[in-house]
Formats: sequence, structure tokens, C-alpha cells
Amino acid sequence: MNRILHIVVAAGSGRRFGAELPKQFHLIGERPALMLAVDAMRRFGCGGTVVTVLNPDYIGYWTEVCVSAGFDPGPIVAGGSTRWESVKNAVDAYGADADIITVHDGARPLVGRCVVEAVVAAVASGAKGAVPVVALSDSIRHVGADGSSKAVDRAAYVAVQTPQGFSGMEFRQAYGMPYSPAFTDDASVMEAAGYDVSLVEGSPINIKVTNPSDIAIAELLLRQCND
Ligand SMILES: Nc1ccn([C@@H]2O[C@H](COP(=O)(O)OP(=O)(O)OP(=O)(O)O)[C@@H](O)[C@H]2O)c(=O)n1
Ligand SMILES: C[C@](O)(CO)[C@H](O)COP(=O)(O)O
Repeated sequence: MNRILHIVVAAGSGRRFGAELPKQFHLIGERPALMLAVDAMRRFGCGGTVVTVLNPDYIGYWTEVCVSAGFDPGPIVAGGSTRWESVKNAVDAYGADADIITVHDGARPLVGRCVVEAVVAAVASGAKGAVPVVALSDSIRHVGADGSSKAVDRAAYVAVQTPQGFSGMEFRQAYGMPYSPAFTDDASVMEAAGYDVSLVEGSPINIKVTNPSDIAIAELLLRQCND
């Protein structure tokens, strides 16, 4: 049987969200976004341990929120100043013997069963990495260094979501390599280490809370999911 580690990264400060309380702690309906994200990985993640990565300044706060909601926070790891460092800290602390490691944004509270299971199944079937993607619905332009822009073929691009899943051995090796500012997600870390990543179907509902208006959108989507 595969040993699975799910890492939920939630150590960001939410600069674009712009509130004093980081976005992952804001309520979506009745529960904080992070609680929904952790709960989804527990329910849909095919077993395994769910570890949450937090800024050390918020570990006490989050533990209190969980206790008063009767929610088990599970293992918590201190994050770093980049998403890459936050993931690395969790891999170093809990990933030594995991066959499959997934990483999910604590700011994606609405991830559903189909997406999580598709990611885990792809890795369990031999993919070194699997990422959920969705088609783009806006037109896309390439912007040059001089500010000029040119339309590009949007069919050649997809938008990437989380959770992203990986074979444990290769993931540990990839996260043993030096940091690059080009790493925007875990698939880019794996690719830099020479591994191919497979695509699975994501979901338009699996949005990342990034700007304040995303809270209202997430609440509407959550209500729709529960109807
Ligand atoms: N040092 C960091 C930075 C980000 N994250 C997490 O990675 C996910 C995706 O990052 P993003 O949406 O960029 O969150 P923030 O970094 O908080 O937002 P911003 O870039 O607007 O500051 C979030 O769940 C965030 O908490 C993390 O664990 N550690
Ligand atoms: C990991 C991610 O959510 C995949 O789309 C995304 O790359 C995070 O980007 P951010 O700039 O840290 O929000």
C-alpha cells in the first residue's frame, strides 16, 4: 500500500489580498478557507497524513481556532519566506518515507473529490508528477520587455491548480536542489530536476483565493456545491 503525505501550504501573508489577517484564515461561509482545504484533503486524499504549513506567528492562532471549532488541526510545520521553502520544510519534517506526496494551497478551499482522486491515481499508476489543469477562458497576450503586446494562441496554454501530486523519491530529490525564483509551483520544481509532469482534469470551482472579491465568489460556489 502507498504511504501518502498531503502537504497543505498556508504560510503566505496574502499581500494581494491586502488584509491584516492572511486570506487563508478568512471565513468561506461558516468555516475558514484553510479548514475547508485541510478537510477536503482528509476526505478525498485516499488516506495518508495531512500536514499543514503555517507561518510560526499564526500557529497559536490557528490551534485556538481549530480547538474552538472542534476541528483537529493535525500535524503543523513552520513555513518559510517562500512557498518553495514552506514545502521543503514539510518534506524534510514528514516526507522521508512517503511513496506519494501531494501539495495543496491552503487558499484553495473548494477542491473536490474528482480532482484530488485523479491526481493521486495518476501518481499511483506511475506518473512522476500530476497536476490538475483547466482551459483558459480569457484571451491571452504575450507582453514584451518594452511593454508591447501580441495575441497568442490560448489553446496552447492551460491554467494550473493544486493539489499537485508526485512520486515521493523524485520529489525529495527535486526539493534537495537549490531554490530558483522561477519556481511558481511544485511541478516547476520537478521539471527543473528533469522529471516530466502529467496533466489531469482540474475544476473551474477549484479557485485560489487571491484578491478580496474571491471570498464572495468562493461563498457562492460553496453554496452551489452544498445545494
Ligand atoms: N511563504 C509562503 C508563501 C505562500 N504559501 C502558501 O502558498 C499558497 C499559494 O500562494 P499565494 O496564493 O501566492 O499566497 P500568498 O503568498 O499568501 O499571497 P500573495 O502572493 O498575494 O502574498 C497559499 O496557500 C500560501 O499560504 C506558503 O505556504 N508559504
Ligand atoms: C501553486 C499555484 O496555485 C498553481 O496555480 C500557483 O502557482 C501559486 O501562485 P502564487 O503566485 O503563489 O499565488
